Amino acid sequence: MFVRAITLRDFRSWDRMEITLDPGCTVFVGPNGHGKTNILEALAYVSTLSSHRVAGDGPLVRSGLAQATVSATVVNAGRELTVDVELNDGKANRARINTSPTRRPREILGILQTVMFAPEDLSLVRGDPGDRRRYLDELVTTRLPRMAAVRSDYDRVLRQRSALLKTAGAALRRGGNSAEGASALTTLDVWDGHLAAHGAELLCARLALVHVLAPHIADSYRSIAPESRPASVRYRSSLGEMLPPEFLDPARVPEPEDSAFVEEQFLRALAEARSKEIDRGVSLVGPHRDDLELVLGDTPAKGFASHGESWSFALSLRLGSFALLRTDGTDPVLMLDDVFAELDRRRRRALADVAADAEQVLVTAAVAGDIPAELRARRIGVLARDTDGGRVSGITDSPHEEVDDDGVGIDVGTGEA
Ligand SMILES: Nc1ncnc2c1ncn2[C@@H]1O[C@H](COP(=O)(O)OP(=O)(O)OP(=O)(O)O)[C@@H](O)[C@H]1O
Repeated sequence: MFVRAITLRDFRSWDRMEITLDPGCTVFVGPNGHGKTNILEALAYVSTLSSHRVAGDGPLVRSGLAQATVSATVVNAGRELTVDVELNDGKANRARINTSPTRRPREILGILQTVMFAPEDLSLVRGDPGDRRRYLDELVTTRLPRMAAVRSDYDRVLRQRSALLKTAGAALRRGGNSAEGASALTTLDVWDGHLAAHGAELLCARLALVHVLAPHIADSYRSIAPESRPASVRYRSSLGEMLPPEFLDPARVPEPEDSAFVEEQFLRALAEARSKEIDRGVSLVGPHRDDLELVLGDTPAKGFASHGESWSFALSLRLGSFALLRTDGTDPVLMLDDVFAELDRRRRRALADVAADAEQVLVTAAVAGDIPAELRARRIGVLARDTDGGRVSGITDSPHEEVDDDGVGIDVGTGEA
């Protein structure tokens, strides 16, 4: 698939922007902080309804304004769809597909599939489990858009159950056998049932993903860092011993009846954890406490991998996603945000090989010289200017001017290389 056109209104540093894009490689070139990443972030938002840089939508709306819009026209196997997303500060966001309003923004998920590799991805290896859970869940949702509803139901039940754990704890501390305490426990039973039902579905979707994704990650790592120890991934579940170890083995083929079994085990784990959960007032068991373990040889990557190995692993996670989505039948749009400067020659080449073969690649760079020669296709210059309303990004006319590390302008030629 490829993005044929993108329009931004009041998104981050862009007030109005409209460009058409082609399949193949497009490089956005411009000085640091002038708005290149904001373009990729806008497309990633249409793809995942979230940003890779911030948790909430607030910072995505141009400072001082209440609404931003992003429109993308996506061509997939000859079929064209235009998606509009309206981000509203303090109000619900809205979306349209070919100008028809959707009931919920999440109905647009799956229309634009993207895989973005960005400097922030180092946190996939070095950061908290939450970063890796998000990596898995976004890929689960890209492949199975209906899982967005399961994720949202799970999060809602989790919030309500965690609030209930706090009130139940307080009621039980006031009088262990009181009617109030008994009622809190009965209500908790009901929420346990909901948590286990949605949680089992989410957990099984993640396990099924890891089963098909793990070989692609291992292959990608091998091609990027053939001299290094082999990379592998393994899911770690907070259900602990309730799940037989082979269940978490990436090689195990998932079965249709897994979900019912996991739900049963989930309920048992919740029963076992209940007094601890009430004491602490938090939900201790479920997919929100799980992790994707990244392993090099026999050693966990987190805390042990070198800087170069960590970059290779992060890149393999993204290239693994790209390869998997491709086997599903569609090339996702590959977005590479300012990453070539971070990579050594071999990793640059491995990434360039994948990118050169992708249907559409969108790249950002402060210095065009950082982009491998085979990817230097169309260049679009990005330059911000200071206005009374603050800094505003704009597309520059060709020939594009590039600013090197010392702030010196260098002519980098016209649009087509
Ligand atoms: N909500 C917002 N409103 C207005 N401007 C914003 C907003 N959010 C970010 N910006 C501005 O956007 C600019 C950063 O844009 P972006 O991250 O796209 O830069 P970049 O060109 O990719 O830089 P680099 O090469 O350093 O990655 C900054 O000037 C920042 O102040």
